[in-house]
Amino acid sequence: MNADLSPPALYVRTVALRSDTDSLVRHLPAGAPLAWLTGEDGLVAWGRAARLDLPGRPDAEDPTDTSRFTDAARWTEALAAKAAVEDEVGLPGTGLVTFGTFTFTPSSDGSALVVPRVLVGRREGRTWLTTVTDAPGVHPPELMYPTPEPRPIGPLAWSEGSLGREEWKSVVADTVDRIRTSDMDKAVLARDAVAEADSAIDVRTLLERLRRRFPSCFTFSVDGMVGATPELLLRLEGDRFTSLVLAGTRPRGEDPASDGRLAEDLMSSAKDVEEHGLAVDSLRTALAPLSEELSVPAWPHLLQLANVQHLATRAHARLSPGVSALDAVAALHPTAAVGGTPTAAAMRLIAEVEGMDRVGYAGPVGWLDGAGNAEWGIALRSARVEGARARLFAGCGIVAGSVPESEAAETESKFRVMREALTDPAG
Ligand SMILES: C=C(O[C@H]1C=CC=C(C(=O)O)[C@@H]1O)C(=O)O
Repeated sequence: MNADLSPPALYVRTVALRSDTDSLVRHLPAGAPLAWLTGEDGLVAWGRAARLDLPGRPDAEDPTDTSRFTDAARWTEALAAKAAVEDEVGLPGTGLVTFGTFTFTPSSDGSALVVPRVLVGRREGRTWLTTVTDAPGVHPPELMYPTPEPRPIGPLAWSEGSLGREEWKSVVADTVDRIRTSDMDKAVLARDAVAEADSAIDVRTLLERLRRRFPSCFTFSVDGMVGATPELLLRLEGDRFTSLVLAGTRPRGEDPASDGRLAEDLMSSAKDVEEHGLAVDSLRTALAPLSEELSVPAWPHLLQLANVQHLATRAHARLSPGVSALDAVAALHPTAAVGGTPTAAAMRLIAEVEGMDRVGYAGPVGWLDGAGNAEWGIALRSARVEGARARLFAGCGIVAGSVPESEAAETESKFRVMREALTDPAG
């Protein structure tokens, strides 16, 4: 059934705040925070002025169906058309801001858009406050919510996810065989793991740990999806489009020499360069009809994070007139960094063999504003947090040359992002 696509009329006001260097997370009350953070900058928000839930379509025949994105685009356009906005700052992320999380497949429930009541943003030394109300000239009560210290997570009980390690490795081995004997080139297979705490997990604690440990990543929290992704599906500022494509991974070394050897091995690995190339090709093919001046470097560069290193390609373009951020999200998702090549065949294989619902994992997560600026990441290095439970996800690109044991080890390096964020420091 189609969601109700008629949004409310909102009054939005953005004012400049005196800048400080405190973590933005300090502004968040407990509860269900919204966040998009890179280092010291970003957006934190709370309360709900409007919300759109986009139910899954279990009968969707086409695994690349984009109706959840087109429904979301119609809703955000109607929302912006109805909103009365006073914005004295005028930067990307000021005025009317909507956060969103989209499921990996069209059949899953869990895609949602949320317009917060209160937002605090910071960009390059400028800080602002946005409030959203149903009537002019009033403050939302959420502005005065208390902001107690983030709570530790406490002891955790860990359990395996839908498939055990050995079962998952045999699924990888079967997939390698299928790739070798079919015209499929790549499929990205993921696993899950579950952590149970004694009491509700304070998402602010996770956000603060993630943003400190991964300052170059996008630390996010939207409607239960929490993580720190290095992969930028798109940034749109005016008509300027940027994307950071990642695929091809090694762990970080124990010391500089072994780290350097792992980096060299990655940069010269035919298997990883092929896996990366397929992800870049999927972006290029999807973006070409929507853009002008598309520029994609011929060779990937190395991106080093605290837990892993990746092959990375930064693409730039100018989006054609009339193409919105959500149009681009719809066209780009799923790239071959999270789906595979050819896309539809890989999506069918994933649904058949993974044995789990990815929900928002590997789906687009991010925000857009009323002026058309946006940042959307791919929800990797993430978990779905519900009360005291966190379900962690990690995946890897499987190609003809993949070795199941190495792929299982790679998922463990990727799980570390959320495992460490959930683990309180000793003592
Ligand atoms: C699917 C994931 O990573 C993707 C992004 C970067 C590198 C990847 C890889 O080397 O397999 C994956 O394509 C994940 O982190 O769960």
